[in-house]
Amino acid sequence: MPAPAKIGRIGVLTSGGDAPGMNASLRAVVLAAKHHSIDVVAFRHGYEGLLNDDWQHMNESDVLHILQYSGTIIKSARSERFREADAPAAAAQVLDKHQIDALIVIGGDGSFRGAGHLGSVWQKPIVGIPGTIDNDLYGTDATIGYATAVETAMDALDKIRDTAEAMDRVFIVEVMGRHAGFIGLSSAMAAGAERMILPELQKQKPLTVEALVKHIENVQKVRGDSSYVMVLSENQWPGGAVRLAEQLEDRLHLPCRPCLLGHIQRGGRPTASDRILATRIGVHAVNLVMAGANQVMAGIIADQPVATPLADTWQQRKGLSEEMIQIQQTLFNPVKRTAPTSVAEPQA
Ligand SMILES: Nc1ncnc2c1ncn2[C@@H]1O[C@H](COP(=O)(O)OP(=O)(O)O)[C@@H](O)[C@H]1O
Ligand SMILES: O=P(O)(O)OC[C@H]1O[C@](O)(COP(=O)(O)O)[C@@H](O)[C@@H]1O
Repeated sequence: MPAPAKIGRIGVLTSGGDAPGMNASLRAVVLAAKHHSIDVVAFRHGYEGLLNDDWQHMNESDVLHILQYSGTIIKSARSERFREADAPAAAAQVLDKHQIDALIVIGGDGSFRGAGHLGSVWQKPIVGIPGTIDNDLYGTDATIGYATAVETAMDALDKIRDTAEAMDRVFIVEVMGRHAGFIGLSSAMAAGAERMILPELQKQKPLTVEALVKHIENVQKVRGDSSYVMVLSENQWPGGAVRLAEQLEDRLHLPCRPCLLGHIQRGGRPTASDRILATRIGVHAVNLVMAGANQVMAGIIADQPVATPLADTWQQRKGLSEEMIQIQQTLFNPVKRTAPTSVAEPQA
């Protein structure tokens, strides 16, 4: 690592889909920077703000009492313009105009690719903070926002279960995570769902309507009158949960209802674990900047702050827990449960 240059002013932005805890990480960045007498300038609406020179100074008073709110007070955006070849030079001009010595990017893998794009022209330190509900970033055990999204999905699944159980219905609950099944797997386990359709599993062995019908019928045989709740990750079924519910209802001749959780998973009060994670990673990011780190993401692995090259965060793959999949698919699958082994009577 090169000798750290003196950091007088840090730029910060939130980019891509907002995630619960982004405000908490922004607060941590501002408070940690101020602790070291570093100025902070925020660019609003992610990379769009860099291109539009849309900025604001950040003081302690701006981040007081924001950690309990989701969204992001400095706004986020997806910026198509920033992907263009001339965008980094335009952004670098704005950064230099504001005498920014280092940039902290709070976002997901796309935002980190954007940081690489910017780094081709602007060579000062850029440090990433993993903010996405999808948890699909290598280099941190959990991303900021993931725990809250799982909590929200679990809460919804519990509520759905009440009606499903009262009326012996089948429900298909669609959760977020376009390319990664972390939210699907965790919420399915937390809520005891009978089935889950996740991107990683669909790639291995895609489920068919026939297989699903058979499973539902078998579960009903084993359990008698009962509910059946399925967690479906978005983009994993043509026509989504609505179409799948129609297909199942046609075959089963019993009420099958879809429920799309959508963006409610990105809002609400961040859980304590997300607020703490965001706070620790925010402080760690400022420390990394001060140490001269460049093109790395601040993360936490096994409770220790770590730094991972930004390119690794999307090029390397963080897999789903095989142990959790096994538990869900075998032990807790109502029709695959092995008969209980008889326990020998204790000798008198
Ligand atoms: N390959 C890329 N090159 C340049 N900029 C990119 C690239 N991929 C993403 N970005 C920028 O990062 C923004 C956020 O990425 P996106 O994938 O939408 O969200 P996330 O960061 O949450 O994954 C994009 O809107 C775009 O401005
Ligand atoms: O809010 P949008 O733009 O419709 O995007 C929805 C997507 O954003 C997410 O909530 C978060 O994804 P990113 O972190 O990549 O932005 C995905 O789970 C979902 O597929």
